Amino acid sequence: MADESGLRNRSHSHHNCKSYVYSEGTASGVEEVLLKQTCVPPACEEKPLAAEAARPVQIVLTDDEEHRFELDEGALESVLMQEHVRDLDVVVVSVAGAFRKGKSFLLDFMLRYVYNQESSFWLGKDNDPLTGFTWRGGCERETTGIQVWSEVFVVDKPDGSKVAVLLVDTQGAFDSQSTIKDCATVFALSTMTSSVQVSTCHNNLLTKMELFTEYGRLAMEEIYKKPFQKLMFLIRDWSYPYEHPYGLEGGKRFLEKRLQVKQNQHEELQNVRKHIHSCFSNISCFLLPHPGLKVATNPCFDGRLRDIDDDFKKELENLVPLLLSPENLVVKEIGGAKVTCRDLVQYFKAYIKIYQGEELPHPKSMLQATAEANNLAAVAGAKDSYTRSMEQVCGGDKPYIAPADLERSHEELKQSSIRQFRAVKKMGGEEFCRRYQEQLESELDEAYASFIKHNDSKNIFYAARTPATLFAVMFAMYIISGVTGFVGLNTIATVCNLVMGVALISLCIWSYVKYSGEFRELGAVIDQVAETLWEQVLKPLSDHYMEDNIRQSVANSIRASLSEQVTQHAKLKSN
Ligand SMILES: Nc1nc2c(ncn2[C@@H]2O[C@H](COP(=O)(O)OP(=O)(O)OP(=O)(O)O)[C@@H](O)[C@H]2O)c(=O)[nH]1
Ligand SMILES: [Mg+2]
Repeated sequence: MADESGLRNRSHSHHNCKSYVYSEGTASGVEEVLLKQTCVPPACEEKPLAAEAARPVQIVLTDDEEHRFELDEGALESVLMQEHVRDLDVVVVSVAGAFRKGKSFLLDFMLRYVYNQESSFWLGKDNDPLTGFTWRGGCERETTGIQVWSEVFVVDKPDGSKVAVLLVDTQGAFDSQSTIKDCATVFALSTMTSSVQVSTCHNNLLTKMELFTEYGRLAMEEIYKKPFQKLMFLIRDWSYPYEHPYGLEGGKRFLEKRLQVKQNQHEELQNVRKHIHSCFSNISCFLLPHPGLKVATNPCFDGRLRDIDDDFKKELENLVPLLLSPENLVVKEIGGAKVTCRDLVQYFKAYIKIYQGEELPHPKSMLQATAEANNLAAVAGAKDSYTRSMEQVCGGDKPYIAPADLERSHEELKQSSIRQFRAVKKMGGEEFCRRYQEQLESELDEAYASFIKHNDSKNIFYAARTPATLFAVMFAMYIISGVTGFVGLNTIATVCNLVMGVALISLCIWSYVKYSGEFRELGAVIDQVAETLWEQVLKPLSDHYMEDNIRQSVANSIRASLSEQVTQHAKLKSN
């Protein structure tokens, strides 16, 4: 599939070839053929297997007319809830910034690094086209909404822990179709959900940042920990290496200058400068040279290294490990607690909600949403451990268990699940947290109810209730119709026969449904009627009969003892 996306990239280049001046006047027919040939690269055989199946997955969709964003929960879960990663702490590396600035292009080099990390030539071969997240030349935007790479990479950190690495590509800002709010929304979503945010920009570093510094300030009041982790400003096409050299060192000096607070600056920007350091644990800046004219202007350029300037490649080799080498990976933290892939799903859901309104949300509501997602994630985690343990007790492949034992397991596991929930560090305060604890409890009870049902269905006597009821009805009707027919009450006898017929037909249908699995609704109706009959008529009747029996036997014994006393009394008297 990576090949497929590769093809897509290539086809873009084709498209460019045709629409560009080359094909019209300047290039002759032969040249055009040649150009085309160079556009179609030889198939790359040495791709790692994993790369074959992986592809970009759209998780946030945009609607250009209505300027709305929507989360594709299914797609997000298909990536983050994969069995081998969902409980790992997640590192989210996201690239955001102005459109057409090579964000997807950069991410594709990151992919190369992750896939070929062991090799010292991870940058690839000179003639391999660059594939992965779709990128292309031209002036129209390419990436919309938010995309993630379908493969979540499991990396061993030097300290022995395993983390999951998610790569995120975002829609560029300032394109012609989207509003300022659209751009800010994508940027905000990316900032809130990532642990490593690469912000590609030219010179105006600090636009859009005030939203986060204010959020950060509010969050700090509550948790005393920096709300965001790593922010890297990536300055493209840096053309003043004589002032500040390329790379991290030059970037650092450039950034220091930019973040100086001066009296004549606008107050908002002053605030951003003052607070930005307290929001991110690590802020850096990297100056990247221009990749060369072939990259920028040749419509047939498909990402081959041989077309890229050496300076650029050299800096790229420094840049990517700064973000992705195992020792530099930064796990996503929210409210001071590490976030797993499973939690991240909850955060996405919570954040997308607040960004769906007409206006950009206030930092306060961002904080509120974070606290909410924080608690929801804890609920989801706790509930998951409950369900998993209950599956061990009474899952699909386990035999029927006595209801009392099931209840005991439920009580135990419920308590440990609540303990787990309470142990997670959460934002929003005690009162807020209690609300979610209640939600957890009711969700656990709901799950328990369905476990009971499941367990009951394994009991063959329970399953026999419907046919037993129907048989009982038929038997009763048979007797009544016999008796009433005998005494001459023919109408009643006919009605009883009719009911008996209906019960018989129901029994046949029920058996067929159970056997074939078709018309299950009909089967459910019959079960329902039988259940009602059982609960309302047969059970009370039998209880009543039992009670009657008991009462009678008690009365009998009393009567017996009385009569004994009377006879003894009479005997005594006669003596
Ligand atoms: N000038 C310049 N161009 C670059 C750089 N890196 C990549 N490009 C080129 O920029 C063009 C756009 O690349 P993309 O990766 O599609 O850009 P993007 O930022 O993802 O664009 P959108 O998805 O539309 O926001 C491609 O033709 C790249 O070759 C760079 O550092 N400087
Ligand atoms: Mg892009």
